[in-house]
Amino acid sequence: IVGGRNSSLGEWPWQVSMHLKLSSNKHVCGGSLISNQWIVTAAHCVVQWLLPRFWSIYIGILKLSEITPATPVSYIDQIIVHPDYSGAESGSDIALLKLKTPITYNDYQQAICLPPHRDSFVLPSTCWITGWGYTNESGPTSDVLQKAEVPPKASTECQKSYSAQTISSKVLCAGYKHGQIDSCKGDSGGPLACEVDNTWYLIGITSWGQGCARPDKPGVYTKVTDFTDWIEQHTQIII
Ligand SMILES: COC(=O)Nc1ccc2c(c1)CCCCCCC[C@H](NC(=O)/C=C/c1cc(Cl)ccc1-n1cnnn1)c1nc-2c(Cl)[nH]1
Repeated sequence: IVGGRNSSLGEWPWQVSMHLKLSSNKHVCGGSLISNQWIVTAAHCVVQWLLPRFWSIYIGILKLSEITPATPVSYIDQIIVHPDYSGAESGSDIALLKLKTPITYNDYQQAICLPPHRDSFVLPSTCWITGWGYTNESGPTSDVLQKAEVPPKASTECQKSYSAQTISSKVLCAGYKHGQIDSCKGDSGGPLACEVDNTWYLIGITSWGQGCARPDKPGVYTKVTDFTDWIEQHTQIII
């Protein structure tokens, strides 16, 4: 996250850190807990490593440095990549991870709500992005989970900012005209979360952007409301 601030413990209890055994167990992507045994992340995070046993999932942590061999880890039973996924910039950048054993909710690990189905949800004026990704375009990652407030924009706004590309209608953009605050490398798969009537909803999944925090180059997020049917179909989560 560029232009963010340190989060406090338990502030974003749905945020997960996905670690890959192959690359010396380092943080690879974010994800969001949507039930006691399902995580939603970006398809681009998992497509190169589709074997569940490659992954270690950490939930309820604030600092990456607090992860030791003694830290509780969750393992994956199943990885489901959206069938329409063919590259982050083409949309449908969403995947589901089923945990081997359901986690126990506590002050540090809770699920975020899925938004009601597509048309009925009115976009709030401001939402939050979180992650351990780069704090500048050139790095490094952050040890402490970062948070930043960004205004979401409809996909039509996205298309204006990315006129050289065809932007999927199933994405949202979020960011400021002047840039300065944005997601960056290492944040993908994580949440764009919005609070409506004292309830937090997962509105977006961090996907891609042109550079980080550049003026008029907002972050592009998978629009979760367009995938709630698909999520329900695979997870038995009732929205
Ligand atoms: C200490 O551990 C680490 O440093 N880990 C570690 C740290 C970082 C990375 C890895 C490991 C590799 C993940 C590979 C799969 C994922 C590959 C793509 C992924 N993209 C993003 O996370 C976000 C992109 C992004 C998203 C929005 Cl909304 C806006 C602008 C964005 N950016 C544009 N340019 N930069 N960001 C990425 N993530 C990383 C890179 Cl390198 N690229």
